[in-house]
Amino acid sequence: MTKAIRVEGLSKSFIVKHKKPGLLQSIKNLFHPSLSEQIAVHPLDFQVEQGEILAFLGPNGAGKSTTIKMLTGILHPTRGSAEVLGFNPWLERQKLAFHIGSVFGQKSQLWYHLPPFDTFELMSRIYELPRGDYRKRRDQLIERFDLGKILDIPVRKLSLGQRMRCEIAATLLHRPKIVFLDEPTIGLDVVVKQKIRDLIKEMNQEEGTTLFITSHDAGDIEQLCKRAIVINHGQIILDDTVSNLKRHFLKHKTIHLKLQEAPTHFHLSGVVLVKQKGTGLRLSVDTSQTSIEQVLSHIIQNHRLADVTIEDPSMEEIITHIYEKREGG
Ligand SMILES: Nc1ncnc2c1ncn2[C@@H]1O[C@H](COP(=O)(O)OP(=O)(O)OP(=O)(O)O)[C@@H](O)[C@H]1O
Repeated sequence: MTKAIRVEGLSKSFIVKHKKPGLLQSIKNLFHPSLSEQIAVHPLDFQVEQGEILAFLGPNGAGKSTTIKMLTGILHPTRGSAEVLGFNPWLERQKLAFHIGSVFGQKSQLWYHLPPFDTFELMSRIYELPRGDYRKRRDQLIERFDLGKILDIPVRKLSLGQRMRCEIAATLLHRPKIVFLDEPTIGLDVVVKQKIRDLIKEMNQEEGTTLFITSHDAGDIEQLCKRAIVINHGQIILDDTVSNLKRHFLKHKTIHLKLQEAPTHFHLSGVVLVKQKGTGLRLSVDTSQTSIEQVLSHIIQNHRLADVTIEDPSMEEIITHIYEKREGG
């Protein structure tokens, strides 16, 4: 079976112009520009199976977008090769476009002043979909994504969650075999996030769509993906199953508590009291020892709770732990 994505030695450098401040420097720069090479992506090697859901992770500036741009044919690499569904993305970009889709949480592909219905019509023309097939697919997606009541409202008037449902539906109109999702749940509240994750999961299970997901949200990764590639400074530092990632690097969660009275002491195994200021407490929980549920029920039984928030480790913390574990063998 052909791989969905095959990447060998793929790298990208940018030539960056530097300019010192001042008019004289601007004129000098015009004739003798000061240039340097910036390596955004070092040679990468990886493969993605058809139907796989891959988390492609890394902190800001790690090289995720640059890699996606090369895989979708927007950027030519400096070196190396890639095959996406058997196509060379940058040499066969147009052909590839008929088989892939992309969703950017921070950038809409819907026409801002038009209702989603009109964008769907335009997309059907762009992808040259036969009218009968298009109508059938459109109606199926309208039902699945529950878009009936928002189809004729201009996109600018939709909530972020409504817009994301339309974005994903629009991407699926031409039945892409691979979908690149860049921060699909960014800015959404907990309930809408869950809805979007469920829809993404269904898209994979029912249509076998290969998904390439970047996200800073550990919940997206835990709930959606089986495998994760972590990159930092343009290099792969981890390629492993999400269950291993969870076991080794996502096991610490932070709980912020506001109690009604300041506690005199706090003790629970697997939980470290990181900071206490009056009635406010910050706890670090090792979820391999104690579940969040156990911690919360202990708190409710022994204290009067005013407020609680639970935080996943940041991408930066995960990266630090990966390096620490590597150095420790
Ligand atoms: N057009 C460009 N010209 C010069 N440098 C660039 C260009 N695009 C990206 N870079 C640099 O390449 C590196 C990788 O950037 P990239 O946008 O791929 O990171 P990212 O992992 O997607 O980050 P983020 O999570 O912030 O989107 C960064 O140092 C960035 O400054």
